[in-house]
Amino acid sequence: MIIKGFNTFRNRITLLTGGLLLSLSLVLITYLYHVATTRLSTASGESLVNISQSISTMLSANLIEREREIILLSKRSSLFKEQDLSDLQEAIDQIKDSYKYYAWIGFANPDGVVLASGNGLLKGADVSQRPWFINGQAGAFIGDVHKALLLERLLPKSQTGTPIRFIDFSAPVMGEDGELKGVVATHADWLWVDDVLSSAFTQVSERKGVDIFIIDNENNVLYPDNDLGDIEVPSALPQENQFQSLVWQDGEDYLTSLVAVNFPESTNLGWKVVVRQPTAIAMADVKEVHRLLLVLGVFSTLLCMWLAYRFASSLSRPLERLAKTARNIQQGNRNVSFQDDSQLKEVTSLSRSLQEMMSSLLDRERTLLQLTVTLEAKVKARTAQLEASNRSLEALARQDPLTKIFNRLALDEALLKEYELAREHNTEFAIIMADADYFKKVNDQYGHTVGDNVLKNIANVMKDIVDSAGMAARFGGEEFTVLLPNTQIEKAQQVAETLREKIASTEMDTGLFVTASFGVAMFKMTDDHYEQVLNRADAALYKAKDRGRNCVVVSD
Ligand SMILES: Nc1nc2c(ncn2[C@@H]2O[C@H](COP(=O)(O)OP(=O)(O)OP(=O)(O)O)[C@@H](O)[C@H]2O)c(=O)[nH]1
Repeated sequence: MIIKGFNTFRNRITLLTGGLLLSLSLVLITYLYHVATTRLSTASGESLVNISQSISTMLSANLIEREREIILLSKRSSLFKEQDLSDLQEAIDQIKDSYKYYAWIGFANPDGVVLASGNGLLKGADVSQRPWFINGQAGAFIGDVHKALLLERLLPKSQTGTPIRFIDFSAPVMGEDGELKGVVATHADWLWVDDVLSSAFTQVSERKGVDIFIIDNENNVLYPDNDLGDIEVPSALPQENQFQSLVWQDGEDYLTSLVAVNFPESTNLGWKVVVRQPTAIAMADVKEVHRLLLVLGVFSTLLCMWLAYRFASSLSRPLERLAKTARNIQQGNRNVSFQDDSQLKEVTSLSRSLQEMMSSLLDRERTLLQLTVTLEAKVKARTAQLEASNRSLEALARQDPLTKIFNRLALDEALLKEYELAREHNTEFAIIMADADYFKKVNDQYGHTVGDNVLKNIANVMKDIVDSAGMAARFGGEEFTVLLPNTQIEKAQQVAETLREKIASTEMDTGLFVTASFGVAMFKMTDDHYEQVLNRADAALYKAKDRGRNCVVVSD
């Protein structure tokens, strides 16, 4: 089934070209969507990796620096004499003053007894069981983060109230003879990590929702302090220098990166810097690009359809113009022509063909019109001729050929009409029957031609006398009839007398006079047929003959 409105050239071209353009733009937009999504996601993840790497680098540099300081102190300590520890004490004080996060610096002899320390803290204390002393005898050592034990009571409380934690750096002090003279150590306050990270935080402060964690080799959170013990990192963390989207303890999805901290060669504590950012924020740029692509998609759709419509219109408009012209011509408008201004060769050709066809058809139409007019005129003239012929034929059919007055047929028709009129409207009419007297003798004596002339003259007399008062007709042979409508008996008798006198006094042929006898009868309402009136008039005529002729007898 064809959808209504789809079966136009313009709409089909629009849908076809629009569909093609739209498909192309959708493919392009889908490609851009995937490329943008991949690249922006990668960029967000790599940005987190970069932050992790920069923090890792700073931490690593700081650890190396602290280790270098303790090694330098150990070398310098080898010069002191056990009897005089003033040089060592001076060196310890200098180092402690050089770095504010050194909570404690001290020197313990091979027995683990503290001989010298900053501010004299723990002087004389036995540290032989502390990991930094045990490990520090063999070489440079970095001890993992731990709570303060002996120093907890000796140092001022932290402002945040969290327990003081240290990271230990220690190194052996060797004499010139290669014998162990003791171990030097520093306890750096873990707060130094805040200092290390502050610069990194400054850089990432614009990145909303970014959290930084430092975890040990068992994935315990070392930093931040405030969240110690509260936050756990996901068990499946990204690979080294990688990022991935992970669901954390709070059920939120975070883009998470992981970078290992480079430790000095002496000790690798296996720390890692983990940076996370809520995926919703990290992917905000991606969403923005998606929104832009959506707008671009809508815009390109509208543009494609508009371009397609313009293209389809440019194709269909010339055809629609031709169709409109054809409709105009069909409706009778002859003052139009098929325009020939299209740039399409096929349309131009069609337009010319239609124009030529129209000219040819109009020529034929004009010819046909002229023929029709001529034919109509001929038919009209012929019809008029026929009507005239019919009229004269009708007249001839009702005319007596000899006397040229009405014949029996005309008399019968007139009588019938008058009879019906009289019956319907109670009117009167009279009939006069006339018959030439001794007419056989005329024929016999003068010949038929004279006889005919006599009959013609009698007819003329009757026609002249009756005139408009009625109708004179030849009844047959030498017998005549007069019909007098609306005439009373007296008047009818008077007309009969006038006729008798005029006939008798008229010279019918040279020296020839004839007479005629008359019978007069009136219509009666009791008559069933007009012939009854004729019969009565005829009967009266016979009476006139019997009475000697040349007289008028009126019927009862
Ligand atoms: N010349 C001529 N004669 C006719 C015509 N029609 C009839 N006749 C003649 O009219 C005559 C009529 O004669 P009849 O019927 O005997 O009557 P009549 O001689 O007139 O005698 P009455 O009527 O008794 O007076 C006949 O001789 C007919 O031949 C006609 O058209 N022309």
